[in-house]
Amino acid sequence: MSALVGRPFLKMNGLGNEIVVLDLRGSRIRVQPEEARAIAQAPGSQFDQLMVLHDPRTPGTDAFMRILNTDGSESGACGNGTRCVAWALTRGTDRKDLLLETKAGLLTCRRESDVDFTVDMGAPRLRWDEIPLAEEFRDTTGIELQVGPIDAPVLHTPSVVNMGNPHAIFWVDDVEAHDLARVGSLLEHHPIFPERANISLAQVTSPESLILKVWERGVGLTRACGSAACAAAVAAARKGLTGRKVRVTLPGGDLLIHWRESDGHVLMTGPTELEHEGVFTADLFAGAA
Ligand SMILES: N[C@@H](CCC[C@H](N)C(=O)O)C(=O)O
Repeated sequence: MSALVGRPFLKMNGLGNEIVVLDLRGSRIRVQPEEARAIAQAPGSQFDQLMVLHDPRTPGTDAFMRILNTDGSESGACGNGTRCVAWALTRGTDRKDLLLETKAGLLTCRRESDVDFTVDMGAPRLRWDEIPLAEEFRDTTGIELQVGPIDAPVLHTPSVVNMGNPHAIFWVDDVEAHDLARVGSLLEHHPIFPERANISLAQVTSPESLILKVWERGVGLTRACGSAACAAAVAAARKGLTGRKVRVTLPGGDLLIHWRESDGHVLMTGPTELEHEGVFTADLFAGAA
């Protein structure tokens, strides 16, 4: 029987990005990919990301977070999920600040209101081998990659950014004019991305605003992706399309992103919502394989 049976969880969302928070601190349980897939499919616990909390690895941090996608794969970053975790860990306390850790590094979180949090997502990594890409590109503000006929590509020359996870951002005039669901998987699995990639379409609407649609690695189309919003804001500023403070509008709502000049860190501010609390039951894992 799965060690997760009887464990409580929180079903939350960050701007419509479906998040389940599972606190395993104080135990030695490690969620297996097939368990994550079973949880993702069960009514009441569907998620885009499962945020699993473990005991801190670094002194002074509040928890170590493992981030699992619906296909059971693991990521180093999830902006919307990190805000949800910050909500869960500060609930019922007067704490404002938290320090969390993922396999990609440390994240500081600050409570702005009952439901709004700012996460310091750290500094973006911009070199081709940090994304990572399968071959060298000196200029990661636009790499050679296209969808459609060679002489009239529909999508082309994406910017690439690593925000603790790999992102490719295609610049378009109108995000609604493209069917991201049709090309998302193809681009996510393109051989140029040895660790796959999160794929975004970005439309610049002013020097302070972007519209974004995201196909998430290991998930598919989602209503929001915090790390993609950070990656797109960084890429837009690098290309001179916007300043360093932008409002990013996703299907689920808006995130405020600030690529801070002083230390190069990216700050993301947005809401969280608790949908319900639940407990994992044995039948949920019956077919897990
Ligand atoms: N929804 C997340 C990003 C999730 C991780 C991604 N699917 C990956 O595999 O890198 C966010 O809000 O950042």
